[in-house]
Amino acid sequence: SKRLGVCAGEGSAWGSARPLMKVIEISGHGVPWLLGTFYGLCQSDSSAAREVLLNLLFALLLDLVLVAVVKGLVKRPRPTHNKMDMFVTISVDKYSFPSGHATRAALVCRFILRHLVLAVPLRVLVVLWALIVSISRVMLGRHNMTDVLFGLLLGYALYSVVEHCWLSPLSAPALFALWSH
Ligand SMILES: CC(C)=CCC/C(C)=C/COP(=O)(O)O
Repeated sequence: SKRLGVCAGEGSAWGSARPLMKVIEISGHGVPWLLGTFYGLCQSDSSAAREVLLNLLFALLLDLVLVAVVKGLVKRPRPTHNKMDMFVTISVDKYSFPSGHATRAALVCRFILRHLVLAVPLRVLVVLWALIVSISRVMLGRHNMTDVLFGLLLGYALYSVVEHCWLSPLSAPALFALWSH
């Protein structure tokens, strides 16, 4: 993984691509996803959209908690060549296993493909985005390959849990009453 960390610093082989990699990093960060979903939830006036967004919010929160628990249990340090200059982190983010960006990318990718009606080119773009976010974790030197691979698997599996526990006005009426205008 150290050899693949080609954007780990400005002086690295692909150091000039580091700013772009950091933009990609933010596109998979929890804060914009949580704020964007919450904003969409407050703005939406269709009950179908509210149901999807509420479940996306639930999925994102579940993902944050699960990744924090696994990071806290495994306590694998980040690669030594990583520069800890990430946008908004919490205490367990000093640990590396699994990659939270990779779990979120896989989870959000499956969620979007299942719940948004998109043309094929856009569906391909969503998958590419998830792959690029994941690969960029190793290129930035944030993670080892195994952190990212396990993260992708965890995010993929977590989506199935979210689908299984799907929140609806019937299963969680109080939650939906909060958001009905
Ligand atoms: C503070 C919030 C809401 C989210 C933290 C997002 C974050 C920094 C995750 C770490 O990702 P990696 O494990 O891929 O580095």
